[in-house]
Amino acid sequence: MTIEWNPPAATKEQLSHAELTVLDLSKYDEANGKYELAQELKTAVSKDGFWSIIGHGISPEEVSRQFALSKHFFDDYTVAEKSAQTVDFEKGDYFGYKSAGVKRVFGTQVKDTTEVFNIPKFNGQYESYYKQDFIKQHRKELDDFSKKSYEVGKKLLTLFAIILEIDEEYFVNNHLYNDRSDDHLRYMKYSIRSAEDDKQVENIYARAHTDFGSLTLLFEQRVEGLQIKLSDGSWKYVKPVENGIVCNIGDALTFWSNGYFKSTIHRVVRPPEDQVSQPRYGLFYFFRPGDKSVVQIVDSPVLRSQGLYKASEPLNGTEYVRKRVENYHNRNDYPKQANVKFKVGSYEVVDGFD
Ligand SMILES: O=C(O)CCC(=O)C(=O)O
Ligand SMILES: [Fe+2]
Repeated sequence: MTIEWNPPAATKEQLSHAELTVLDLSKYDEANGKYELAQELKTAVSKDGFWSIIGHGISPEEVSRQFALSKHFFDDYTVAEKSAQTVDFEKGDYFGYKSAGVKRVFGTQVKDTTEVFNIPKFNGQYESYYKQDFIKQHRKELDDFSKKSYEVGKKLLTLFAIILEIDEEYFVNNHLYNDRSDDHLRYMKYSIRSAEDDKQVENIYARAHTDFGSLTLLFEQRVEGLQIKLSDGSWKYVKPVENGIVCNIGDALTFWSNGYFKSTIHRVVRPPEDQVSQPRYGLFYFFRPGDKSVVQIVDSPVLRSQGLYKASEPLNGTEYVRKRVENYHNRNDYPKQANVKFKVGSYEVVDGFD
């Protein structure tokens, strides 16, 4: 069987895009490089919550190969094979496969179209999760790509600490590859849905949300549809950057920084007409605080000068993440809701946005 990837062609539609910072991460190891990068990243993390990186060291071939593997997994295996390990949202467990059509959207009869495959870290602690034959067949490549993605994010975690003028390793130490956490490499597929069905759910492919964890890496997505909500309330498309990775902050980093780092609201809408008749495959790496992570407002001179520092109750990373996943997914639908709040320890989580 050939495992191939033909990258989708760019849309010709004129979309209204957000103006996001593009960081060249190849500067990181130069003298002063990481301090310059931290300076460049500062506005992006405190305002947009999204930015892009190039020069990250993962080759276009490696990324294309992962898209090929993702397509191979979703399209060449049966649902039974893919379901050898499924996500268990009731326990807040996020690893494994979720099939399409298991949830209704916005109280309509229209079903969700997303297949998701969340692959845990290859640090020797998740052997029981690698049940799919696909993982057994391609383990070495998955392991390499997971670790390379982690190394890219690790640099960003260091930059966040530099921005806050705290111990440079602070966030890295809260996200070690060898520690247990719900970090995962994710393959995703949004299948084609009819225009009539899309209309019933207001053209929403993924409802407005903030990410649960600390940091998300979204590998180059040529099928547009991802939008972020700016502070003036407008929605703007996120432009794919050639060989780039779009990055965004998740809620946990917002808690650590008491709002200084923004977990920006985003959603996915029906792609432009010249891209809508193909499935939309996605490739991501999600960082999440884990068993040894202590989520607590960090004592930073920057936060103090902004009046954002206060003593806060420590929260265990895994405990927070599990509760969040359970709250979001453990139901039969993705409801339309705005400003629904729930509490984990002393942190208030807002779930559901317009
Ligand atoms: O598919 C995308 O472009 C974004 C997906 C997303 O926001 C998520 O899975 O958290
Ligand atoms: Fe997201």
